[in-house]
Parts: sequence; structure tokens; C-alpha cells
Amino acid sequence: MKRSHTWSSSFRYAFEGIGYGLKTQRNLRVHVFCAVLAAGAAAFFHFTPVKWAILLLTIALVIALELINTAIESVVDLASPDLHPLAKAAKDTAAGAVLVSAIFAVIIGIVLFYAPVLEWVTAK
Ligand SMILES: Nc1ncnc2c1ncn2[C@@H]1O[C@H](COP(=O)(O)OP(=O)(O)OP(=O)(O)O)[C@@H](O)[C@H]1O
Repeated sequence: MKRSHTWSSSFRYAFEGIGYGLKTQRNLRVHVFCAVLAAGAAAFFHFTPVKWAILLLTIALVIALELINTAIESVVDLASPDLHPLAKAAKDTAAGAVLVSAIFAVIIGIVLFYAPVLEWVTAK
């Protein structure tokens, strides 16, 4: 395959990868949906720049790990179409990385939103 190293082609391939992930991975679509909801709520509660930074970093981490997980799944399926304990280990640990980030994202979400939601509910 001919390889090109221009900036525009690198971006295009990266966006093709994101598109592939969105098309094939339901979990990635769920993460993106939750990220949009969280960003909307952050705008509603007028998050400070620091809270925005924490929220956006958390969103980026979960989505990036989901994309890496998809990449690992593809490589494993290519390299080991038959069952193999190392193929299982690769897929399961990659999935574990996504799970760890998702669990901590929920905890961070609670920390960030608890006070403003409580204030909003009690002010009504
Ligand atoms: N080649 C393999 N050898 C051994 N175990 C495997 C192999 N492929 C998959 N598995 C096991 O089956 C599980 C499910 O794999 P499967 O390929 O169905 O889904 P996935 O690609 O890991 O995830 P997703 O459903 O998000 O695409 C893996 O987590 C792993 O435990």
C-alpha cells in the first residue's frame, strides 16, 4: 500500500478511524452520547474553566481508550482468528482499560456535578 505523510492525509486517516469506530462500536456511540449530555449539563451549570478542563480531559480519555480498544480488537482478530489465550488476554485487558476509565469518569462526573445539581434542586 502506498503511504502518504501529508498533514491532510494523516488527519483524513485519523477521521476515517474515528468514523470506523463510531460505525462499528455501540459502546463508543454510547460514550459520545454521554459526553454530549455532560457537556450540555456543564454549559447549563456554568462550569468554571478548571471544571471544563477536567470534564473534557475525562471525556477525551474514555473516547480515546475506546478507540484504542477497537484498534486492539481489530489487530487481534487479524493476527489470531483462532482462539488463543494471548488473544483473549489482549482483548480482555484492553476492554478492562476502557472499563476503568468509564468507572472513574462516572466518579468524576459525580464530583463535578454534585454541588451544582444540589444547589439547582434546592433553589427550585
Ligand atoms: N481469538 C480469540 N482467542 C481467545 N479469546 C477470544 C478471541 N477473540 C475473542 N475472545 C474472547 O471473547 C470475548 C469477546 O470477543 P469478541 O470478539 O466477540 O468481542 P470484542 O471484539 O472483544 O468486543 P466487541 O463486542 O466490543 O466488538 C473477548 O473479550 C475474549 O475474552
